[in-house]
Parts: sequence; C-alpha cells; structure tokens
Amino acid sequence: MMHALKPSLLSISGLGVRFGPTQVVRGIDLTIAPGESVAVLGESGSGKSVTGKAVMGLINPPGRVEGSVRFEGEELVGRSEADMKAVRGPGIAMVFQDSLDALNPVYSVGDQIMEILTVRLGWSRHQARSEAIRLMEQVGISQPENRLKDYPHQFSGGMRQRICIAMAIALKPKLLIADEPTTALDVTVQAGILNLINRLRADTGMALLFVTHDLAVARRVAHSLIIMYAGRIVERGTVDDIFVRPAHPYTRALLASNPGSVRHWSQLQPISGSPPDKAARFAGCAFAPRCPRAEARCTDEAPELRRILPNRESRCHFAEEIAHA
Ligand SMILES: Nc1ncnc2c1ncn2[C@@H]1O[C@H](COP(=O)(O)OP(=O)(O)OP(=O)(O)O)[C@@H](O)[C@H]1O
Repeated sequence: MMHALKPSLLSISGLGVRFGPTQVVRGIDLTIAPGESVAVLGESGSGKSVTGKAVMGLINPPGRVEGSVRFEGEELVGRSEADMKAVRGPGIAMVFQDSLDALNPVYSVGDQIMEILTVRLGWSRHQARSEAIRLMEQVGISQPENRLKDYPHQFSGGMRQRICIAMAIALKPKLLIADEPTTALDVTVQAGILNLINRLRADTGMALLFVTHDLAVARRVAHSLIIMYAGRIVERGTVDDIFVRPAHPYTRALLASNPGSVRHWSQLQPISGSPPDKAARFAGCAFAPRCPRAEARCTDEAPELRRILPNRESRCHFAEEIAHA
C-alpha cells in the first residue's frame, strides 16, 4: 500500500507461465518502484526463476507467458526479441547463479565488458577500456588494469560473479534482476557480493528484484518480500511483516525450518511432505496438503469436510484471503 503513491518502475499483473499443459506460474501481481528492492522467496521449483525470466522476455517456446508486465509504462509481454534486446541492458539487466555459464571462456573479461560498450553504445575501444576498468573497480576487483586480459577461469567464483555484475550494470539498468547470485558461493564470499549489490543499488538508484530460496539472504537485500509456493504468491509484506508477523502457514513453516531464524538447532522444524506435482491443479491453497492449519480446520472445525471434499487443498482458501487482503 505504501508504494501506491510512488510511480512504479515495474508493474506485473496476472502473470502466468505455462510449458505445454503445465502452468508453472500463475496470477503473479507485483510492482517495484524506482530504487526499491524486492526479494522473491520460495523453495526450489516454486517458480521464482521463471517469473524473473518472464520479465526479461527469456521464456522461449514452447513456454508461454500470459498476463501483463509493464516496464516504465510499456507492455513487455508479446514484444519481439529485437524490442526486448533493446530493453535488456539499459532497462532491465539480469545476473544469474552460475557465472561460469554467463561468461564466455574464450574471451578475456576485459573484452567481454568492453564489447557491451562498443556494440551497444558505439564507443571506441579506448573509451570502452577506461570504462571497463572503472566498472571492475566499482565491483571490487583490485588492480583492474592488470586483469583486463585475464580469462574467466583465472578468477575465483566470487570474482567471476563480480565481473558478471559489472557487465550487468555496464549500461546503467533501472532494474537489476538477480537470480540466486550467491547460491554457488561460500558464506564469506556471499556476504561480500550481497554488500556489493546493496551498495550499487544505493549508489546508482537502480531497483532490485532478488530471487532466492534463502531467508537470511533475502533479509539482507530486500525492503519487501514476496513468498511463492507452487507457482503462486502466498504472502507479501515488508521484511518486518514477514519475519515478525508471518501470516500464511507456509511462511511460518519456512521460518521455522530456517537455521537463521531459530535460537537453537533443536527448534528447527522441517516442512513435512514435498511441494505438489507441477501438473496438479488447485481450487484453493496449494500448501494445504502440508499445512497444519488446514489439518486443524479439517479435523477440529469441520470434520465432515473430510468426507465431502476428498482433496484437502480445496478446503483451505487461506492463501487467497491473504494474497488479496
Ligand atoms: N523450460 C522449461 N520447460 C518446462 N518446465 C520448466 C522449464 N523451466 C522451468 N520449468 C518448471 O517450472 C517450475 C518452476 O521452475 P523455477 O526454475 O522457476 O523454480 P525456482 O523456484 O526458481 O526453483 P530453483 O531455485 O530450483 O531454480 C519447475 O517445476 C520447473 O521444472
């Protein structure tokens, strides 16, 4: 509600993604204001990456995107690849989990950064070289002028991720989508990358959509959180709302199962069961089959429902109540 007064940079409504008959993401509504940082949180397979890719126009056939993604007021869904290429870079940029996949092993990192500037902005190699050095410095690579000619394999994982971030911000995007950018890194390196992303966001004013399965990471980078389960948003709120007053049973279960949010390991409570099969269809909340609240409702409040409605998920509409509150 707080953000309704600010003009939104990104406005997603009714976003759905399907691969053939399988709907993997549905009904996503989300706005991001300039400079705002939103984390999308959820277990593996909940649809976080697919959502980020849909925003970037990276869902390829046979995948299909439904709904609306507006960036600076312009509709992106249904735009041609040529149009999307123009948006990617100066508009929206993306950093992925695996920097080894994102970098070309046969070109030096300097050439890869410089190419963005020469091809996209028409700069001379000389201009591009000094900007590449500045970018490498900005992302914390020491003595960058000596490292321009080095190849990706000559850098550590954390340093490669810094180079990917330098490439992503080279065209000064207004929105950075970071998809698990620290998951492949060890904890101390991870902290350095998160600090870097926070600092860049503060310095440049770019907005951030940060995809992660890690609550502690989300807490470090985000103003607000979106919790996804089985392709849908089940809860959203500020970092305090979610950590202090989680409302949805799935969010509570996620917090109780996270080592960073309990005092002692003995308090950890794994979420029993596993996420639903992606081909499953739900009338109500997809978490109901694993949900203690749905169980309580069913056994205590309305035992007769068990007989009438054999599919437990169709009995709990708590997710919709919260998502639309
Ligand atoms: N190209 C594709 N074709 C078919 N199904 C796909 C494709 N890409 C993703 N999916 C499916 O979409 C669902 C959501 O995937 P997604 O990668 O968004 O999950 P995630 O929440 O980001 O999880 P993870 O953290 O493991 O990446 C998964 O069930 C996945 O198998």
